Amino acid sequence: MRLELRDITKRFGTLVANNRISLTVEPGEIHALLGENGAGKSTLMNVLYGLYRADEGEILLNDQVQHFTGPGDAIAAGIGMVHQHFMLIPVFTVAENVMLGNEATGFAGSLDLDAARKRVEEISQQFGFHVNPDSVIETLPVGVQQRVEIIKALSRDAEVLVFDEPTAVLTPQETDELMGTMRQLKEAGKAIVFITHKLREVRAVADKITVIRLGKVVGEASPTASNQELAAMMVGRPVELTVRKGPPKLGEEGLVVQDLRVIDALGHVHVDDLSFSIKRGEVLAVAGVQGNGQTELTEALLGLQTHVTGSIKLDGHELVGRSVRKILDAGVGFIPEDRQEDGLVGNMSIAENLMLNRSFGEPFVKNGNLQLGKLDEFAQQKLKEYDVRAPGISTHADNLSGGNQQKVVVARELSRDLRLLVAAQPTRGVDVGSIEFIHKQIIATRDSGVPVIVVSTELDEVVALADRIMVLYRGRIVGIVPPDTPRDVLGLMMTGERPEGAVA
Ligand SMILES: Nc1ncnc2c1ncn2[C@@H]1O[C@H](COP(=O)(O)OP(=O)(O)OP(=O)(O)O)[C@@H](O)[C@H]1O
Repeated sequence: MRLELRDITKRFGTLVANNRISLTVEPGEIHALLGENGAGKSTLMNVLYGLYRADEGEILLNDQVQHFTGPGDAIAAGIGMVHQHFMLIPVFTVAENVMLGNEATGFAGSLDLDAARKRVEEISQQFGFHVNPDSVIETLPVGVQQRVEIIKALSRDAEVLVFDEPTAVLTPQETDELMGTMRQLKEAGKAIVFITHKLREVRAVADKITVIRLGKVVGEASPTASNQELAAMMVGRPVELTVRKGPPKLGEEGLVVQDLRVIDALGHVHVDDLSFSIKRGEVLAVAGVQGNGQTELTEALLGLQTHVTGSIKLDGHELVGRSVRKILDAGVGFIPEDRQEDGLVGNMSIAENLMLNRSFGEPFVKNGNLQLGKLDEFAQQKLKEYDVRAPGISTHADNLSGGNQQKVVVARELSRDLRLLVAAQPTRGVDVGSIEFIHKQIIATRDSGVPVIVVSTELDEVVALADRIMVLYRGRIVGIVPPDTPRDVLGLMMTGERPEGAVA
């Protein structure tokens, strides 16, 4: 099916999120949509999916104008969305999820579990997905859960498939598999829209690239364009894609972790006897496939885990057993993995969000009174410095694009007086221009003499920022190695193998 978006305009108040955007995707084509944070990509896809009504413009499928009043209409017309945050019910099986997904539109025999099971098997076989219809979603790795999302869309006969930053939560191997799946779907004649910030992926699979900036199409690029060219087109200026950093000026040991163990309420061990230290002025980057204890480690550092034994000393002071409030007050900056859950309060303004995590609102609260002028001035400055694209400082965090939300969290944490920075996936969903900026800020924090721990599933990021790399596997340290360790060795370590010479 051929998709055409014609002169789509969508406004939020005075903000023009989409300004006469036109785009055509042919069957059997992967069309990448590139754009910096807040460029308007998700808004455009929400219009296509019937979640937003365009103020102007038309959606055409095989040259027929469509009038969607909600996602149900879009799905019935053959549009499928593969969301970044999966819309699956974790305790249900694959077939049950597929059956529920079809409840609204109904393929023959909807609410018929056997039919759903058969459909999963058919699709799974056609595309070599290896998905068992009776597996319970929460027991499946993230990459397989995503395949279930794709199966769900295909079971509703989707001919146009939209992938909105689909690799953000995937491991490098899962990402490669997804690229393969996208090529197969293309061979099967599907029209595919692919939204991502990762230039390597665009160049690997896209047939066509459209770049949007500030709500407008700024041009088309060829998949043979270099990363540099694509990056410059996205953000409208040359971008440094490599992190520049001098050798670390190491001070005393700032963070010393000894025999750290974190278990959950069910007794599962997530962090198993970890011992390591980070000097002042040093970045220790933690590499590993998601789910190998990284989340629990960062949460333990912040006092967010309950069953913790061992010791975490910051400048000689014990943090284990202290409250989150006390740990923040001790100067621990935290960029959490899930910004929506742990980083921001959605229905609070940017300015209010920038004030969080400070002891008694310092320095914006004096004698119990909020100094609004001071806060506003600070917020304006951060908005500008971090290039947060928003109508203003009173915009609610919920109404920011994903990348801009991340910038607000980073701006807040790095502007506090820090003695340790814990950064988990600091640039997830952030565009190349802002990655450059955030990386510079993290290095500046290190160079100011703060110990930094960065957790990232992006090997490129780990290698770029690290003074040392610590690889975790099943909650244990596989090794601590220098940043020039070859990628394939790091990849192997991420599966639990220890190369010769690695410090355990
Ligand atoms: N519901 C909303 N209300 C008000 N403004 C919104 C709303 N949704 C999006 N915006 C604004 O519209 C603009 C486009 O946002 P959109 O989410 O489409 O960007 P994006 O290109 O998908 O960015 P990212 O790469 O960061 O996800 C942004 O300035 C955003 O703040």
